[in-house]
Amino acid sequence: MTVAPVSVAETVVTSAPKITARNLNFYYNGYQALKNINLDIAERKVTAIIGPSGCGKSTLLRVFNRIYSIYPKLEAKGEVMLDGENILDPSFALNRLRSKVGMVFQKPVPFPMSIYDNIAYGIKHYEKLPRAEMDNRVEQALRQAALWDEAKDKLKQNALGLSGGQQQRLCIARAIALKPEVILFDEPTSALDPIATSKIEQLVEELKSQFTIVIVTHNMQQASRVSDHTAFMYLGDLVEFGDTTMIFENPKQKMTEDYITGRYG
Ligand SMILES: Nc1ncnc2c1ncn2[C@@H]1O[C@H](COP(=O)(O)OP(=O)(O)OP(=O)(O)O)[C@@H](O)[C@H]1O
Repeated sequence: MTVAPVSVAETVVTSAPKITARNLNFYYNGYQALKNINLDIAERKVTAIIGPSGCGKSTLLRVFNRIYSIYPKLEAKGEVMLDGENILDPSFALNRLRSKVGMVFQKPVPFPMSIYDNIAYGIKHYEKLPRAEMDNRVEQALRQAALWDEAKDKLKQNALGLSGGQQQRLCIARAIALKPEVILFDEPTSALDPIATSKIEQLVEELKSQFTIVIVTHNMQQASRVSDHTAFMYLGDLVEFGDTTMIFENPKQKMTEDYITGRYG
């Protein structure tokens, strides 16, 4: 099936975008997983990426912090501008990119160390802070991730003792502690129960006042609840992109409508 790619003119971002993908193509050892993607990610908004399994959602998300770059046969072509700089350019140092663009994965993966050290570890990689300041940063990050009240009396305990939902909030705290500008969430609630999921969704809502957020999700209700803009992908193409309300209530493409109404995918 051929899909007419979405034109940039159709996109909805009116203020200066935080991230701009232009003519972005991605290849896994020659297999093209992203096809000429043009997309603007608005600053301090939540953008959801939806679409059936294998359509390229995670690949797109991962390009935004160049996770692929450790594998020699993976290649991105085109441009991904972050505040006007092309992050695909090898001269954009990975360390710098990762400090600006944090990532939260599907499965919470705390380091096998204390709750406190899980957060301090990342900070130490970038900054040398006196103890009191470090304590402060750890507390701030845990508060922002809505975990402080549950964790404050057991900061020295192993993070693996936390529940799944708490572990995911710890991973969010770990990302926040580095003071990124963008946070990427790759199906952050797919391993969580409904209560833990709703806490993460509430958190995403709160975090967007400070961070630009991109979230990949299979959960249509979640996309419609948490995002301002939604991108629908199919087989590596960006089929439709727009305000979340428009995508869910009045999509322009039949394929988008079929997907969100559960007719396929
Ligand atoms: N490491 C890899 N090597 C080769 N092909 C890959 C690799 N990772 C993904 N792909 C292929 O690239 C395409 C896009 O995969 P991707 O994981 O981005 O899709 P997705 O929409 O996130 O899927 P899902 O919803 O199932 O997680 C798929 O055809 C997949 O098989």
